[in-house]
Order: sequence, then structure tokens, then C-alpha cells
Amino acid sequence: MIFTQKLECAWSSSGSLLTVGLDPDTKRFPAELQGRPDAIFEFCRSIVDVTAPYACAVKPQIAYFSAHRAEDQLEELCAYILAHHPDLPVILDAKRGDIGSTAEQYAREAFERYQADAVTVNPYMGFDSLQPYLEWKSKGVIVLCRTSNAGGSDLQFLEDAEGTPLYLKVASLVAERWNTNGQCGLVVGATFPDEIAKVRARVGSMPLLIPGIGAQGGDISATVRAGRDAGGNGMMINSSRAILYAGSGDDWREAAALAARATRDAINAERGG
Ligand SMILES: O=c1ccn([C@@H]2O[C@H](COP(=O)(O)O)[C@@H](O)[C@H]2O)c(=O)[nH]1
Repeated sequence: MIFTQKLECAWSSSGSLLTVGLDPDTKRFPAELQGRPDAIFEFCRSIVDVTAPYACAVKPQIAYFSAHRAEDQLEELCAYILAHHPDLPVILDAKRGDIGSTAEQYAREAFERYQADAVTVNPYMGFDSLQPYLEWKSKGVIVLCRTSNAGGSDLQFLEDAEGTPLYLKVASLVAERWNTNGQCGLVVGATFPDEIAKVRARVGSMPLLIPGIGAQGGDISATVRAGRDAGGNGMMINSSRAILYAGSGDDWREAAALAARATRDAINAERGG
């Protein structure tokens, strides 16, 4: 099954647009995991098990694994998710971007080593830098467009001679020229709901990965109003820290599950789902 089909099935079976972000910060782990060599895997595995009923996808952020020489734990985690939650899409947040020959290796890493369903990529080296990912026809390629951080405006808001900002040029390029196989999505931050609406207006029903609710303070209602597609779906709304670290005591699993459920419900309240 190709990524977009898997995502549509997940939206429908879970009734959720929430993506649970896996940003395992070892300093914030509960006491029971401190000092364990497999702590990163065990933390993420538990989080996935307890939040999966409330999620349409999970998004491991690769830096939290590679910084701790824990790529093997990411590999094991992705294999675990595939075996135990086969209907839950895995979006590898790597934000890759490099010349084609190197991109081929990054694509293999994402789709073969980690078996991810989709990967995030940076468009600023142009089409040939994304082509190696697009050759994996069954996989999703999610392109940075209007990122959630304030500094994203430094470049993404630059306008061309007609007054079109760069992020909208990216949205149009992806929708009209690069998405020939229907496998692309865009990253648009929840901290910029007006821009989410402008992107949605340009790209039809293309899936949007929307980080920035929770710890970054993005408004859930404004995000859903701006980003939903004609069918009330179209979004993977990510929350990482607000779910992962909702509790720090013995009840950390239950706290994460409750936070995920509450976030799903807040999203659905606006969506009418
Ligand atoms: O524009 C972007 C693109 C990606 N991210 C990633 O999403 C999560 C957000 O974590 P929170 O704890 O929910 O703030 C993190 O992995 C970022 O690398 C983003 O925030 N903004």
C-alpha cells in the first residue's frame, strides 16, 4: 500500500488527525529508564503503544537518536511499529537535502534501513535533490514549506517580483510539477494558520504535516479551520514534547495517553469529527 493510501486508512480507522512526535530527550526520561542502554527504544515503544489508539501517524525525529549513537534503537523501533502497529504510518523527520548521489543514500537510509513510510526533505537544493526520494514510488516525501519556527520567515517570506512569497512558490512547485506520482506532502507550521490556509488553497487535498501545537503554542482550532481538506482530513497535526513529557512520575505512560487523547479530541472538536 502506498503512503497516501495508508494515511487515508489511518485517518479513517483512528478517527484522528494527531501525529505523535517521537523526540526522546534522555534528560527527561522517567527514573525507571535512567541508565538503561535500551532506554530510548523502551521509552518510544511505550509511548507508541499507549498513544497509537489516538493517532493517525508517528513521527520519529532522527536527531534524538543519532546524537546518542542510537540509530540501532531507531531501527528496532521502526521494525517494532511495523510488526505491532502495521497500520500506523511512520514519518521519519530528517529534513534531508543534498545532491542526487548523496540523496540516494539518504533515501535508502529512510526507506530501507528504517522502513519509514515517509520522510521530510528540504527543497532548497531543487528538484534533482528530491528525485531520489520520489523514485521510491510507494513512499511519502514531505517537503518543508512554511516551517513553525519564527526564523523560517527570514527566507520563506521573501517575495518575488509579483509579490509571491517563497513558501507559496514551494507549495506550487510541489503541487504542480514535482508531485507527479501523488506521493508528496508539505510541512506547514501550526504557528502560522494564515499561511496554512494559503497553502491549502494552492495544493488541493495534498496531506499537510503540521508541527507547532503543544510546546510551541500553535492554536489547534485555527490550525484545523485553516488546514482541513474538503473531506475534513488532509492533516497530520504533530505534537511531541507536550505528549511525551506530560508526566514524569510512575504514571508517565498514562499521562502521555491522556494528553494524546485530549489533543485528538481538541482537534476533532473543531473538525466536527
Ligand atoms: O517546521 C517544523 C518542522 C518540524 N518540526 C519538528 O516537529 C517536532 C515538534 O516538536 P514539539 O515538541 O511538538 O514542539 C520536532 O520534532 C521538530 O523537529 C517543527 O517543530 N517545525
